[in-house]
Amino acid sequence: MITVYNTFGRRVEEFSPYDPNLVKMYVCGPTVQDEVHIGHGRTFVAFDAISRYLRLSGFNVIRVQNITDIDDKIIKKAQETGTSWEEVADKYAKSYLEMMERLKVKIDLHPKVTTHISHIIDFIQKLIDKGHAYVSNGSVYFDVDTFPQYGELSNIKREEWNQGEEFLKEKRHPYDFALWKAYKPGEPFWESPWGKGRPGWHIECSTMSTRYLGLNIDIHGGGMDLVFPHHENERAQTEALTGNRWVKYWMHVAFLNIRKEKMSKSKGNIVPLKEAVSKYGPSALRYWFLSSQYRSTVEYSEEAMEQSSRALDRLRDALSILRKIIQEGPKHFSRDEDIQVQAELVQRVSQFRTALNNDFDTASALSAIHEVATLVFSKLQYSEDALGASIALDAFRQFNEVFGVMDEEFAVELERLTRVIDAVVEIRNYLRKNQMYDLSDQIRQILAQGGVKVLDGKEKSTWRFQ
Ligand SMILES: Nc1ncnc2c1ncn2[C@@H]1O[C@H](COP(=O)(O)OP(=O)(O)OP(=O)(O)O)[C@@H](O)[C@H]1O
Ligand SMILES: [Zn+2]
Repeated sequence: MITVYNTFGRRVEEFSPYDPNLVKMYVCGPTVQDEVHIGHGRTFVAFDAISRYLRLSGFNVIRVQNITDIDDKIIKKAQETGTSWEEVADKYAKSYLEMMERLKVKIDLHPKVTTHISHIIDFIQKLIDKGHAYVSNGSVYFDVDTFPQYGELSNIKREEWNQGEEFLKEKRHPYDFALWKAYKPGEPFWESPWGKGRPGWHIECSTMSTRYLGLNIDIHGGGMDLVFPHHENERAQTEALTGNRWVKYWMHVAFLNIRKEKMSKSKGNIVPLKEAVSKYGPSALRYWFLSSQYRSTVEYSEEAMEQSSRALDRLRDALSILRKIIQEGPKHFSRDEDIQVQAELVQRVSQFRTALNNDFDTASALSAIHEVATLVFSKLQYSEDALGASIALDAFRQFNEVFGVMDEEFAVELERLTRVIDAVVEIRNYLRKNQMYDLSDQIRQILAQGGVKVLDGKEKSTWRFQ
């Protein structure tokens, strides 16, 4: 059973998606006014590991993550640098996508705000029609008092929050927030039923997530800073419109700090992902991100990064010992001491899974894998027990499925394995051609036991992993 800490209600719950086979995930993506930094990297990689673990546990996962390509910060950056807002957004969106690719973060869809304006307008209009929003001076505001559940997610009372002094006169209550912002000279705009303007920030996520993932999503996530006001407002907009519960699990990643402060573009204390990836490599960086549980704050330092690189090397060394043992094949039957090590290894694998089942605790999962490595160095290396080595190798394979830090190592192994299976299937083709069906059947059965399915064609046979 997988358990998840739900920000909504602030408790650990059993994970059970709306559809038992499919997990729908929406993560708030970056505002592209500057280079993405390792703080973003931490949040996006954390959700990547969560998706990977859910896949390993048998779920299908689809992840949507928006790109905020129009916003006050982007307009400001364009004004400061004498370029257009489109150029600013385009440049940093490209760089962000490149980084997600380098970091092997799998995101199925990356919708941008500016290509969804008409859907956003539609969403706002429906809120107005239902009496949850009002037009004032060319802007549209959400009427917070029409959604009594407001504040339930963040535990913040509406009276404590004034969302923007600037527009106080236009709003019915200080805590109402903008869905549509009236045009100001020099700013980009789109036509709307309320005049020229542009969307507010929160409405984009409600619109794009419902458009692509439907009216219910299982996981909605982002950094801790998004709980209020962003997610509180998103929830109000969406549930006011649909009248139903929207998100099942609200998940928030703690900050990546630098010198004890949140790393942030606006604070000017960022380490760009680009720089970190080229300095340490994507694997060491992912390793470091995942070496803490996603809900604990992490402090960036070069030493911590170097330590992560060394720890990853330790796992690589263990893997290469395992490969050698397996390649050389079984040398002897399992002895008592081998059986004991095998049992210990199996226990570590189960600790690894238990840790991840427990609110995706990658830190404890990592400890379990290092204990596997310790057994490789202290026992398997000398005993050369091929069965023990296979159990350990499987532990590393599961580890890599979630952490994604040893793809290169496993790619080499897969290539070798593929060549061997190709050769066996080729020999079987020869046997079938010569009507030696007993033998060819036997080979098919043996391959099936090893997880390889042979597909017999008229002329020749092919194969695939089961
Ligand atoms: N230092 C950080 N640690 C963890 N997550 C972060 C950090 N900074 C931003 N995020 C997360 O990255 C996602 C994209 O954020 P966005 O670009 O809107 O960030 P932001 O908070 O405005 O960034 P910045 O403060 O750098 O301008 C959000 O989910 C946000 O919570
Ligand atoms: Zn959002």
